[in-house]
Amino acid sequence: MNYNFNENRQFDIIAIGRACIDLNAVEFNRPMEETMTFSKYVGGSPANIAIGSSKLGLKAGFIGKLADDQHGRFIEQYMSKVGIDTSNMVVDKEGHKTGLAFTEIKSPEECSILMYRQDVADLYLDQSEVHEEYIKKSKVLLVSGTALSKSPSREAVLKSISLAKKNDVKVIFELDYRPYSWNSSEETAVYYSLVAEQSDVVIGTREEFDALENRTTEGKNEDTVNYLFKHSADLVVIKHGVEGSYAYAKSGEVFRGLAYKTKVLKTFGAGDSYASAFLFALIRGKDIETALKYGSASASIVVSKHSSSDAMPSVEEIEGLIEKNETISVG
Ligand SMILES: Nc1ncnc2c1ncn2[C@@H]1O[C@H](COP(=O)(O)OP(=O)(O)O)[C@@H](O)[C@H]1O
Ligand SMILES: O=C(O)C[C@@H](O)[C@H](O)C(=O)COP(=O)(O)O
Repeated sequence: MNYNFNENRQFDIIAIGRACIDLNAVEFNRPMEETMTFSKYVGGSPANIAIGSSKLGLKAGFIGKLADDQHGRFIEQYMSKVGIDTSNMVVDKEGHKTGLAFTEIKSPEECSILMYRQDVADLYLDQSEVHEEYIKKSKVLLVSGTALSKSPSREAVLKSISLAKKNDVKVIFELDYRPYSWNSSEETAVYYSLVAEQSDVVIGTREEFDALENRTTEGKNEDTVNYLFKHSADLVVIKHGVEGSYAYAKSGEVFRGLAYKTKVLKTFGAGDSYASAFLFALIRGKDIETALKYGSASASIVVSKHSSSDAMPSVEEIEGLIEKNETISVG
């Protein structure tokens, strides 16, 4: 089954939200207390997705706010270098700083992220900095959940969604739930359900959908999709880590994507690489089942490498892995 987009657009995908810095432990397999060196990469879920899509050959743009400093300029230069249109990335003039994510790789299974996100520039994106003329040039608007956690970024994202809907741009909501960004789980559920109900495609892990539904116990995928299909969504992707992922179409079809065997270095970066390759395949006209394979293969490559953004694979690497067909059967 294929998914249709408005073909007549300059951009395949425009992402909105944070573009930040990842500082990944160079000495891995040890706690961060003992880590002395970190490598710098561009990070932030929507930036990673835009980078992954652009490296695969999609025409990507980005709407966001950068700090007026060395980090902000590094991010803009890197994104531009990988082919992303940065014309709608505005520079903060009020002294807000770039968000930082220090990553700890204690073991391939035990990874964590220590985020510095107090008063970060990306959450100061203002609704006046979101332009209809730009959004209407794209097939897809990719919205990241964390950008809804604080005003004025929240209103900027809500405006981008209504402009997308007005101009027949598909709204794709990547839940990207980071609990510490929010005041409470109740607040998260309010904004997540508001946006999920307006989105065409919703992508997240089972735990992230539980946050959307404000559940403390694990929900059932069938209940989640039944609820979303009462609104705008016609495709819902629910990820289950190494057990793979499911795509539910409103027509009633269900597709499963299995994870591919790999030598895991760290677990983060899986979700963003998955989203970028899944969307690449879908936009390039592959069927949903094949798009799940692209997402899973891309994730399996990125978890074997050191970064989330710079490690985003090429089409050839992804297709090579799919060809080998070494899937993981758990669950
Ligand atoms: N250890 C792993 N080995 C291979 N692939 C993995 C592994 N963990 C996750 N993946 C792939 O990445 C996808 C997304 O991972 P998941 O952990 O569910 O999302 P997130 O990174 O957003 O939390 C999975 O559906 C799977 O295909
Ligand atoms: O999203 C962030 O701000 C941090 C990311 O850049 C980081 O690389 C990461 O955590 C990605 O993890 P994922 O959500 O599992 O793809």
